[in-house]
Amino acid sequence: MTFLWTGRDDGPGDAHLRWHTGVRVYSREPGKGVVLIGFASDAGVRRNCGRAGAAAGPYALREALAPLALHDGVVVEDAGTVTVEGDALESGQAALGRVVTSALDNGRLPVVLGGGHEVAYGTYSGLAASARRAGRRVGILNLDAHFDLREARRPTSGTPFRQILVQERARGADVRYDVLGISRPNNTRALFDAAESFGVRYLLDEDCTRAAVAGFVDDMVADVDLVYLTIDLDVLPAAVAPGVSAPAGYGVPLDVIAAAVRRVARSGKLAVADVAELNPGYDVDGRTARTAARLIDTLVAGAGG
Ligand SMILES: N=CN[C@@H](CCC(=O)O)C(=O)O
Ligand SMILES: [Mn+2]
Ligand SMILES: [Mn+2]
Repeated sequence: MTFLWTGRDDGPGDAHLRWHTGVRVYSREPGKGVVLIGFASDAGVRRNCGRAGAAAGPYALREALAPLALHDGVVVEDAGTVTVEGDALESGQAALGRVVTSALDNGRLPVVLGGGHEVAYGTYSGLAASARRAGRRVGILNLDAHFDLREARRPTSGTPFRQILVQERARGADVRYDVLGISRPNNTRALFDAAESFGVRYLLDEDCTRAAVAGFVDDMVADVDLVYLTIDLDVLPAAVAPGVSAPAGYGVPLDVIAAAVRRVARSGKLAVADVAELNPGYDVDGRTARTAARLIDTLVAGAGG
C-alpha cells in the first residue's frame, strides 16, 4: 500500500514543520540528507518459524513518523517501498540492495524501514557494493536480543549476519560484526559458539549500562571506516516493544538504546541504518511503532539529516 504523508497541519513555515510536511519524494539526484526506503517483507520471519506480520512495518513506521516535529533543517526524502511478494526473499533483498547503493552513491544516508531482520542482508549488500569500490572497512552494529547467525537451508530472518560474514570472509573482506543486547536464554549454545568462531564481540542485555554501551560503541567506531547500524526492535523490553515477532522478557532499556543510536549517529561514520521486526499486528496502541519512530528521529537528528 502506498503511503501518503499527511497529518495535523498547524500552519506554513519551518516553525510548524513535521515529518509529513517536510518529507519529499526522493529526487534520485546527488544531494544530502536522509532517504527512507521501505522493505515490506516477512518472508524471512515465516521461514524462521516466527510470527508473520512484519511486512506491514514500513507503513506503520511512516504513520508513526508523520506527526513528529522536524527540527533544525533536517532533509528527509522518501524512496518508496521494496515489496517482497510471497516467498521471493532473495530477489527482494537484491532489489533493496540496489536502491541502497544508489542512495549512497548520491551522497545520502539511507534509512531502511523493515521488514523482518532479513532486511539486514539487503541493506548490507547495498552498502558493501559501494564500500568495496571505495576500499572502506565496514562495521556492523546490531542492537538485538539475538545473534541472527543461524545455519539454515536457505536465508531467513535468523541468518543474515552468518550470510554476510561467510560471504565477506570468503572474499577476504574484513567486516566487523558487534551485537548489543544479547539475551543468554534466547540464544542456544550453538549460536554462542557460532559467535565465537566468527569473532563476534557482544554485550549481554544484563550488562548494557549506559557507560558500558558508550565504551562498546566508541570501540567499534574507532576501528572501522563506515558503520551500518541495524536496530532489531526486540532488543527493547516488551513493555515498550510488544509488536515484534519475538518480544523480550528482559530487554535493554529505551534510554540506553537511544543513547547508543545517538552516539553512532553523531560519530560521523554512520553510512546506513535500518529498523527491523516491527509487527503492527501484535502492537499495543502503536507503542512499538512510536518507540521505533522516536529512535529513527534520534538517529536522523544526530546524523544532521
Ligand atoms: N530474527 C530472528 N531472530 C530470532 C528469533 C527467535 C525467536 O523466534 O524466538 C532467532 O532466529 O534467533
Ligand atoms: Mn532479535
Ligand atoms: Mn534480529
